[in-house]
Amino acid sequence: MSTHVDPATPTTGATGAPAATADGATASTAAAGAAFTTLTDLASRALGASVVSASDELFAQRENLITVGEPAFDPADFGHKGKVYDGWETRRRREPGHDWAIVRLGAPGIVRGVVVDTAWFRGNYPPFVSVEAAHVPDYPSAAQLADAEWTTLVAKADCAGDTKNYYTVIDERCWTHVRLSIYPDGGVARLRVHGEVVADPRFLDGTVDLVAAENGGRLERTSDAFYSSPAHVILPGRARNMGEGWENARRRGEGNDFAVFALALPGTVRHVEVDTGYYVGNAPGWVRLSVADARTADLDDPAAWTDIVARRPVVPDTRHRLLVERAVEATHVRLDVYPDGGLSRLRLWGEASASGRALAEERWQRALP
Ligand SMILES: NC(=O)NC(NC(N)=O)C(=O)[O-]
Repeated sequence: MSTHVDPATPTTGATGAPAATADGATASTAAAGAAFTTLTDLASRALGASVVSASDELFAQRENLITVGEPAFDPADFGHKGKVYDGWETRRRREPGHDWAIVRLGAPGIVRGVVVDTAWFRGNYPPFVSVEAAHVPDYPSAAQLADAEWTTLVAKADCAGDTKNYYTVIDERCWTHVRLSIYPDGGVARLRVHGEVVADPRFLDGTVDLVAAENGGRLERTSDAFYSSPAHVILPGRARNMGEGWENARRRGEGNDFAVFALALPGTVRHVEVDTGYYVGNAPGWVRLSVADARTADLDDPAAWTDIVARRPVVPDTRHRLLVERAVEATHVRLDVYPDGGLSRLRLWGEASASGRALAEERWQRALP
C-alpha cells in the first residue's frame, strides 16, 4: 500500500500543500518527502545494491539508477545511440507492454518510501510508475527473480518529468528485491528505496560491527551535515574519497559537532575504528565515543552517556584502531568531534547481548513475508 506525495510538486517540495491520496489520507509533500528520505537508502550501490536485470536499456544503462549522488547532465554529450543520460532509459516502445528494472537491495529491509527521480528526463520520462517487492533468500538469478512472488508497494501512479517523485509506502514486511515498472517506457535518473534494514540474525553471531548500516545501525541525530551526512560513516567498505564520509562545515562558534547512532541491536563494544581517511586539512583535532542504553535511560540526559573512548587526539588520514576503556551494554553511540571535522568511517566491533540477539530474531521472524 502506498501514498503518492503530489508528483506535480517541485523537488524542493517547498509548498507543503496537502496531497489527496488513494485511500483518502492526506500527506504534506515537504514533510512526507523529507521524513522517509532520512532513512537508509536500501537501493544504494554504497550499501551493496545492484540492478540485476531490466527489460531494455538501449539509451542509458540500468546501473545508473542506484548511483550515489545527484544525476549529472551535459547538453552537448551525445553518443552513438543518442543523447547521453545519467540514468536508466529504454527505447520508444512500438508494441504493447511496459519496461521494468529489478534491484537487489543492499540489505533486506522494510520499505518506508520510494523516490523516483526523473532529473533531466523532460521529453522522455515515463508518465506512470509502479514499484513491487519480493523476498527471495540466497542469491537468485535474474530468471528466478522473474518467477518470484511480487507484492505491490506503489500501485501504478503518476510520475512527473525532471522531478523527484516521492511515494510513501505503508507495509511492515521485509524485502530483498524491488521491481520498478515504467509505463510505457522512458527514462528514470535515480531510484531511492528508503527504509529500515532488517538483518538476518544468523549473521549477527560472534564479533560484529554493531553500528554498521548493513546490520541495521542508523543515524539518529547530528549537529551538522553541511557537506555530507554522518550516515555515510557506517556504510560498508572504506571511503574512496572525502565525499564518501561525513563532513560538517567549519565551526565558528562554541561547542563541537556530533552524531548519535542507534546500534543495530543492543550489545557491548570491544574495540572501534575511527577512520579519518581522506580528511587531511579537515580532520577533527580530538574525538570521543560514548554509549547509552535507551531502554533504561533518557538519551537527552548527559548522565545517560558513558565514555568508551574518552576524548583523545586523532591524526589526519588515518584508520585509528582503539580498544574501548569500558565494556558496557548499550543501544546507542555518540560520536563527538572537536571542534569540528570529518571522518570517513566508524566501526564498533563487539557482540550482541542475549536480549539483542532475541530482539533481532523476533524482528526478522515478524517481518518475513
Ligand atoms: N533527445 C532525446 O533524449 N531523445 C531520445 N533519448 C535519447 N537518449 O537520445 C528519446 O527518444 O527519448
